[in-house]
Amino acid sequence: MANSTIDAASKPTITHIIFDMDGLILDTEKFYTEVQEQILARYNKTFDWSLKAKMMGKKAIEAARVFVEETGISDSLSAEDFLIEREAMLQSMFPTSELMPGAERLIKNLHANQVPICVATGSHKRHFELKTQRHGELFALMHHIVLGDDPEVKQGKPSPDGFLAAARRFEGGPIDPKKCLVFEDAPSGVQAAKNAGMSVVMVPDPRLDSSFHAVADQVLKSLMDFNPAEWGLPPFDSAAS
Ligand SMILES: O=P(O)(O)OC[C@H](O)CO
Ligand SMILES: [Mg+2]
Repeated sequence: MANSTIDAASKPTITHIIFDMDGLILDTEKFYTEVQEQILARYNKTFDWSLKAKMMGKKAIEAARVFVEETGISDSLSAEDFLIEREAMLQSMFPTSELMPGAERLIKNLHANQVPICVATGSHKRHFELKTQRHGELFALMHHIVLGDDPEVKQGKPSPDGFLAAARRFEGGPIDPKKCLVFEDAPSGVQAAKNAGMSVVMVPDPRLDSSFHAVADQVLKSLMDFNPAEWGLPPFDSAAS
């Protein structure tokens, strides 16, 4: 059940943390939204958050298929051509990516307290590099990074592939999924974490329908609201700063 606070006694012991990237560490979902709004406007259609919810977190080609099919434009624009067009617009936006509130504080605190952390994103390598250009120091704190085009990620979220690959690659892995806590913003990502047998804190965009909150173990408005003690994790302290 999704709660803003959590009963510490009812939770598994968490030893490892897996972060989603887009919309969770980085404020990049807005770029996809903006570009998709522009493309749909050409067809006199509106991009809304029910469609956004179906696309976010997925691998690029999987999200592209959803986009052209759900909007009924697949006869005019193929998923492949949509991606080519979207790509040209996103290229210049990604290097300006900014951190989501609370992401840096949480990542630095976990790292400073020797809690193993990693990233599992639907983003492929080229996009990952553009998005993280200004944030190399923070991402260097990750033990490893699983990308959407990783050979072990056969299917994108909600498949558990990315999160299970992430659990395998920690020191001493594979780590028991029950000991892993995932941070996610997207419905597909939250479902992927549950499909992997992991606990998940959801930090959704406020425009996302609240019916998507139910699958998560905890729902927060911002990473700033995360209380590590509720998950048996080290409190925010001087070690991080
Ligand atoms: O949210 P992520 O990091 O899995 O990325 C997924 C896509 O690249 C954007 O929705
Ligand atoms: Mg995301």
